[in-house]
Amino acid sequence: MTKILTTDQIRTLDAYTIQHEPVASIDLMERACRAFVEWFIKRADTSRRIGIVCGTGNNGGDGLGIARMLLARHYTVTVWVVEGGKPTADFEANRTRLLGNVILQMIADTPPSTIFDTCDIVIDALFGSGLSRPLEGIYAAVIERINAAAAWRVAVDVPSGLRADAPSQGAIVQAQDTVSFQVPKLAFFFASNAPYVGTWHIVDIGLHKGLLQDTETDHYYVSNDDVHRRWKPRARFSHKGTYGHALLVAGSYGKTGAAILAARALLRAGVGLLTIHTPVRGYAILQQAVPEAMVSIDPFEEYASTLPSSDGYSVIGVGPGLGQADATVKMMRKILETYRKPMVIDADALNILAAHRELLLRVPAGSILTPHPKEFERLAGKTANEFERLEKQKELARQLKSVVVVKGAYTSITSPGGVVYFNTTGNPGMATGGTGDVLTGILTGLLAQSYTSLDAAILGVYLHGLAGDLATHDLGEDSLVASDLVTYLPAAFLKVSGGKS
Ligand SMILES: NC(=O)C1=CN([C@@H]2O[C@H](COP(=O)(O)OP(=O)(O)OC[C@H]3O[C@@H](n4cnc5c(N)ncnc54)[C@H](OP(=O)(O)O)[C@@H]3O)[C@@H](O)[C@H]2O)[C@@H](O)CC1
Ligand SMILES: Nc1ncnc2c1ncn2[C@@H]1O[C@H](COP(=O)(O)OP(=O)(O)O)[C@@H](O)[C@H]1O
Ligand SMILES: [K+]
Repeated sequence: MTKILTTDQIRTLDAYTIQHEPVASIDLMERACRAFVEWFIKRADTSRRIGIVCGTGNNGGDGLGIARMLLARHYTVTVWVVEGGKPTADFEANRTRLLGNVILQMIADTPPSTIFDTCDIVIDALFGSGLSRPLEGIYAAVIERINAAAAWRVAVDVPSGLRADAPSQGAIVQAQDTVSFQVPKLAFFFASNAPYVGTWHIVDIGLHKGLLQDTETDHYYVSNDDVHRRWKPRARFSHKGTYGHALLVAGSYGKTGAAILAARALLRAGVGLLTIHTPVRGYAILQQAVPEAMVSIDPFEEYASTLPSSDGYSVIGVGPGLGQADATVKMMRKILETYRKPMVIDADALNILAAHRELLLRVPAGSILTPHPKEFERLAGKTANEFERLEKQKELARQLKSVVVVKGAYTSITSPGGVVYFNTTGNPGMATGGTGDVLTGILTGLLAQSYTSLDAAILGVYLHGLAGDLATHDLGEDSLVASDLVTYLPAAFLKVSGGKS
């Protein structure tokens, strides 16, 4: 698992590295600059005219060091320094090292609108993790110019003005790329910050490995290695009983497609046996569309009302295309009163819980809830920003002793212990109807196979996004449909298992 650390934790790591490696502070800054430059020169050749905008803190010190290294590699570089703050020692040291190489352009007043017209690339080294209040005045004026520039905007460590672990206000640089040191910052994972962060990249600056390992955090992001470790190969003498019997309660008149998508994904996720409970109208369609599944037929024509018995199923997946008819609410109540094994709860099943809050507390421990942000808001209430939403998500997971998955570009998975795992696979091609139903199927399928609910969520969400990425590679984002995720799920399993699936 890769850690996401707070600014304070990074500062501690920084100081510890300086003391225990030991390494001089200016040499650590030199490493950070070199890591940035190595990233940068792979993406920009020496014909590009570069502007570097520096503050007078250590982020500005990085900017000066980067300028020296790029000049040594024969790039054309203009360096601006915004006057105001008290320069740090390492900023001063890098200013001295730069003497004779380039004349620093000082900015003391609102710059002309043409200031960056001669730049193909603007490197933002105004403020980094030391930001202590919203940017205003001269800083806001410079940022306005940076954001208006036609140049490629690259931020050093964090876009200036963005707070790494709290909501931001004031002027903020809109970077297209952010090259961040050592670990990603929490703010990078929130949709509202995407216009500032652009695409983020992590470069290793060699902070103390031992302390990095020992530093505790509630926030991680998931890599291929993490899911590979969680994936379980099938045993030689296993049989269908080994892989569980899932009950999928999904579909209503006009929404049988949701049940089909979830059922197909469930089967491709490796479940042993699948029964789909569906109203009469769905019966013939499901038998044809998903021949591998058994169908339990509700007495009602158009929506589900009565579950015969939930005994004998290892897991229930409920919600896709379910509707919220009164009879369906009654059925949900019955399920929650009698069934004590983990469930996967999605879509209308979540909306029913939100509208009948007494049911929420009956969710069996170890379940997985998969709201999108709107469904989450219905469940947990409005929040002012995504930091607050994340706290509510942790609270809900703790309260229900279940895993809460809030879906989006970086889907967040919260354990009952309050640990958050951000998923990194997936793409905007998946922003289309039915992809959530596929996720419900995958998670139900994994839970049936006795993965823990946390492992099922981490592995399932990753596989779902990876199937989307593999599909997009062949089909493009625009044309991706939810069924493609099912088609590419086998390839995603092969990739995660290292070809062993
Ligand atoms: N381990 C690592 O990751 C390494 C990190 N390194 C680099 O160091 C960067 C952090 O540097 P930093 O701590 O000097 O902070 P930085 O952001 O440059 O500026 C702070 C100055 O700005 C001021 N100030 C703040 N807000 C303000 C406002 N709104 N308006 C006006 N002023 C404001 C603040 O003043 P104060 O709050 O004290 O009043 C202070 O003077 C980090 O992002 C990375 O680039 C590498 O070099 C080495 C290894
Ligand atoms: N921009 C994106 N990047 C990555 N994944 C995305 C993006 N947009 C949507 N997704 C994924 O697609 C799925 C959409 O689910 P949901 O909103 O429930 O759709 P539906 O209800 O139509 O099935 C989620 O798993 C979400 O993480
Ligand atoms: K910056």
